[in-house]
Amino acid sequence: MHDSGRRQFDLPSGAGNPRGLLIAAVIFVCSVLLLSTALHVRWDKAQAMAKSTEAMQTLAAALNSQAESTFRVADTVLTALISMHHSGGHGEANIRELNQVARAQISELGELDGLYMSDASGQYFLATNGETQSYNNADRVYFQHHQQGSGNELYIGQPVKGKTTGQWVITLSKGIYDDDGTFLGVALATLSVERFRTLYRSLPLGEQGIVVLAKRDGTILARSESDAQTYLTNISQSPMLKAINQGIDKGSVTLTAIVDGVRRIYGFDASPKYPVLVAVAMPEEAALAAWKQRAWAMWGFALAAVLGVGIMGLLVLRALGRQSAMAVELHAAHQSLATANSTLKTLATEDGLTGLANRRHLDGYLASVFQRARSDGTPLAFALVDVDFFKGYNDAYGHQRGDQALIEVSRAMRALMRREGDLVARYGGEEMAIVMPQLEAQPAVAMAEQVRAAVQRLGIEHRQSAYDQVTVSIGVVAGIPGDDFATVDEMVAAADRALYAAKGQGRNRVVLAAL
Ligand SMILES: Nc1nc2c(ncn2[C@@H]2O[C@H](COP(=O)(O)OP(=O)(O)OP(=O)(O)O)[C@@H](O)[C@H]2O)c(=O)[nH]1
Repeated sequence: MHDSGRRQFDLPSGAGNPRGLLIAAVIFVCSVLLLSTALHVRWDKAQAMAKSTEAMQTLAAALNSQAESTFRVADTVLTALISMHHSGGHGEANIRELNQVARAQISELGELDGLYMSDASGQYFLATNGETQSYNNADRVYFQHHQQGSGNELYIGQPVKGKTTGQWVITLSKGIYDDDGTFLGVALATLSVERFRTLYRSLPLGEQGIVVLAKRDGTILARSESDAQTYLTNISQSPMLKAINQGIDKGSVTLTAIVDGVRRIYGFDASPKYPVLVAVAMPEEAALAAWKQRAWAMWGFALAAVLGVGIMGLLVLRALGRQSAMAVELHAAHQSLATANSTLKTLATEDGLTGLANRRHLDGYLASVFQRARSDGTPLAFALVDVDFFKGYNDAYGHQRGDQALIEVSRAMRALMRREGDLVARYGGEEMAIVMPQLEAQPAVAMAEQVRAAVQRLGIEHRQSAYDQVTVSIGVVAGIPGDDFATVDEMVAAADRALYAAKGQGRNRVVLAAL
């Protein structure tokens, strides 16, 4: 009972402070949760960025290939027209045929907006849109480019507002030269900027997405978001153009635009055949929108888990606290029970007035020493001590003084008991008993005599006594249990008879029982 109580009480502070361990474990689990979430969210962001970057690059490559094939068509048609002009000459019939072929090409090839040919003065002699006589393109940059001698190369010029259509067009031109290289004019194909814009705007890049078709020198040819100003803008200073001009034909870069302050992921791809490139960009925010949602969900989950672990930790802490309080209470209860037990034990074995062993204890003790002495064959002595004329004492001095006298007599008796095993008990009323194991008659009588003398020495006044003071009469019995007396009762009766004899002989004396 005592042990288990002790174990329970030790539990909260035992095993290296479980509260501290629990708090450390909760902090550890929460930290791991938060850290792993942070790492996962970071990794997920990097993945999202990588995916978008790859998508931008792929899209740029596809759009570049689309632009390149359009330019190739124009290149081929212009080469064919120049060849026809070269072989058929500038006669009226050939010019008419050239016009017919050109118109047929335009209606067949959706990519081209118009086809034109002008002579060395810039005067049109072929135009699929409008009247040839009305226009002259000698003022155009591309005209002057070919006039200065450009060989067979296709020249991609700056977008211009078409003289025949009034629409913004990309000009693709080739110079017309005779066999000795004399400049004869220019063959021109125009591409509708709007056609590119429509395609670029159809791509799912969001409101702030950008697609740009530009020349390597930074001239913008077409742009998803465009106004007239766009075509006068030059992007040669952009990091992309710089990279391309350093020989990096494709790649990606994340930039914050100076114009609108939007951070975008750019993918770019430069054509190996023509001096053009396509750049595609989407705002970083759009690229990371899905990731952001996932990140919120992940953080939400992590925080909920942290909260859950925290609450569980608190509950366990409270339970531990309760257990600890219960253990303390249990311990206190156990202590008071132990105290009560020992008090009870004392009460059960002690006489309340004199503090001597009580009758109950005497009976048990006597039975056990009697038994042991009988089996060991050792002697046992027993004495009955009775206060003389005690009734008279009570009558003369009152019951309380009588009690006091009993207490003093008891104290004097107990003071004489120095042998281990000797027991002084209150036999009943004013009668006491002494158990003296392993003592023979003579020393037992001597001990009884010491008791009698000690009581007398107390000198307690007793006017009703023949001795004028409190005295005791003692009946002593001693012998081998089993041999000299068969039972405890026999032994006690012998002592009682001796006491009776002592009384009869005048009191204040010791009488040894005859066996
Ligand atoms: N004050 C007090 N008196 C007690 C106690 N126990 C017994 N007595 C009294 O002790 C007295 C015993 O009286 P008796 O048995 O007549 O014997 P006695 O007067 O001592 O006479 P003898 O034994 O013949 O000398 C009674 O008056 C009891 O009331 C006690 O605990 N306190």
